[in-house]
Amino acid sequence: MDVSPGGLLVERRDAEGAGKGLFATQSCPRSSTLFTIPAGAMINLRTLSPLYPAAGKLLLTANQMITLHLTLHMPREDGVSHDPGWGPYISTLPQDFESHPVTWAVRNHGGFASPTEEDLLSLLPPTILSALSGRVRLFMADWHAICQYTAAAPNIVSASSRTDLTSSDFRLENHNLLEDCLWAWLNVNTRCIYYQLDSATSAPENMTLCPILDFANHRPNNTHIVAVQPTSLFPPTPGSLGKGRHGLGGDYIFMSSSETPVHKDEELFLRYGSHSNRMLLVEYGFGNLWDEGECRDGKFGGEVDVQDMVEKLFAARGAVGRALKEVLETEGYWGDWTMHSQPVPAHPSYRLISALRLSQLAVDESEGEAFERALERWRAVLWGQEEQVSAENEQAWRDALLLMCERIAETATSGMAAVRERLPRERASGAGWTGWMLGNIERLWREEYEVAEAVASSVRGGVEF
Ligand SMILES: C[S@@+](CC[C@H](N)C(=O)[O-])C[C@H]1O[C@@H](n2cnc3c(N)ncnc32)[C@H](O)[C@@H]1O
Repeated sequence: MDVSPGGLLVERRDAEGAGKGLFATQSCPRSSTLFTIPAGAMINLRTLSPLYPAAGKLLLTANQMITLHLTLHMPREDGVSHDPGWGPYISTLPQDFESHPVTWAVRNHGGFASPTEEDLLSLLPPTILSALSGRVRLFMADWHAICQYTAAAPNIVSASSRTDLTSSDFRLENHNLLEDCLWAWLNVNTRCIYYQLDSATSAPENMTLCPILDFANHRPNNTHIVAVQPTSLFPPTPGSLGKGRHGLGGDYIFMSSSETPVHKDEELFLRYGSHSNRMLLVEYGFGNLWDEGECRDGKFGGEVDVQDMVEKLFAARGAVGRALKEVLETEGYWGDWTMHSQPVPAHPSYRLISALRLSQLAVDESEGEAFERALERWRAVLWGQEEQVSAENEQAWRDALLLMCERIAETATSGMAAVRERLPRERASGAGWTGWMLGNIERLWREEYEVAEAVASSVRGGVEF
C-alpha cells in the first residue's frame, strides 16, 4: 500500500464528539486520489473465505464470518490484536461500544444490563425501542449461527490468536464470549462499507471492512470522500462467490469530491446514506446535530415513524381492520409509514396517506359487495385514477392524522421533559458519554415533536398532500 505523502493524503485524529475522524494532511484539488486500499488489506468474504470453509452444510454469511474473525483475533489487555493477517488494522478498532444502544439492548435482553443502561433504554422513544429489538434479534441469530459453526468446525477456533479461547467457549449461554462477539458485530455494523464482490448489487456479500476509510465520520449533506468501486477484467462466474474465484473486488480507490477542493487539516466526512436520525442511532449509535426549530421550519429533514399508531388504527376495527390489513399487505403498503418536515410543507409519506385512507374506509363488513366496491375506489386512488375515495373519507383520514400528530407531540413533550431532567446532572458530572447520549435522545424526542407539530399545522392549514 502506498503510504508515502503523495499516496496517502489523510490521517486519523481526534474528532470532537465522534471519537476519531479522518483529516486531510494537505490541500488538494477536486477529484484527487486521497488513498488506495489494496484488495488484500480489506476484511471481507473474499479475503476470509479460505479461512472459514463450509462446515458440512453450515456456511457463514459475510457479516457472521467477519464477526467471527474479529472475535477470534480481538485485542486483549495490551490493546494489540495478534492476528497474523490483519492484526495492525484490528488493533485500531474501537475498544468498546458501551455507548451504543444495541449494547444496552442486547444486555437487557440477556438480563444483565446495568442500571444506567436500563435508565437510558427507558428514556428512548418507542419507535427506537422496536427498531432495537429487531437489531437484537439479528445479533442473536448471528451469535447462534457462529456457535453452531464453531461446534461443527472446532479447528477454526484453534487458529485464534487469542490464548484464552477454546471451541467449547462458543456456547450460547457464555455471556463473556457473547460480549466479545457483540464488540465484533458492532464493528462490522458500524464500519463496513459497500464493496462489490457479487454481480447482484444488492447481495449481502457486498460489504467489507476497509482500513483508513473506516475512520471517516458521517455528515448528512455532501460527502467529501467518493468511493470508486473497483471493477475487474474478469467477470464473476455464476456461484463463484465463497469459492475463492471472484471477478469483482480489486483495490479500492477513495477520491475527494468533484464539487469542492480539500483544505489542509479539514475533517473529511463520508455520507453514510440518507438515513433518518432514528436509523443512525440504532445502526451507528449517534444522531445528526440540528438546532431547535429547524425541523418545525423545514430547515432540517426530520422524520417520524408511526408504525405502532397506524397498526392500532387497524386493530381497533376488529374483523374489518384485519381484512383491510390483508389488503395493504397484498398491495405492498403495510408498514414503513412516516411523516417528514422536508421538503416543505411538512407532510405524511404517500404510503402513510394510502394506509390512512384505507383505515378510514366506511365499511361495516369484512367481505361482500359493499366491501369490494369500497376497495375498488381505494385502489383507483392508489393507482392515480381518482383523486379521493370520497369527501368523507378525505376528511376522516385527515382527522385521524391530526389526532396522531397531537398524540405524538404530547408523548414527545413528556419524553423531552424526562431527558431534560437528567441532562444537567450528567453534563455537570462531565464524565463519560452519558451526557452526550442524553443530548442525542433529547433531539430524537424533539424531532418527533417538531415534525408532528409541523404536519399538524399543514393539515389545519388545508394543505393538499
Ligand atoms: C466508521 S466509524 C467512524 C470512525 C469513528 N469515529 C472512530 O472513532 O473509530 C462510525 C462511527 O463513528 C461515529 N460517528 C460517525 N459519524 C459521526 C457523527 N457525525 N457524530 C458522532 N459520531 C459519529 C459513530 O460512533 C459511528 O458508529
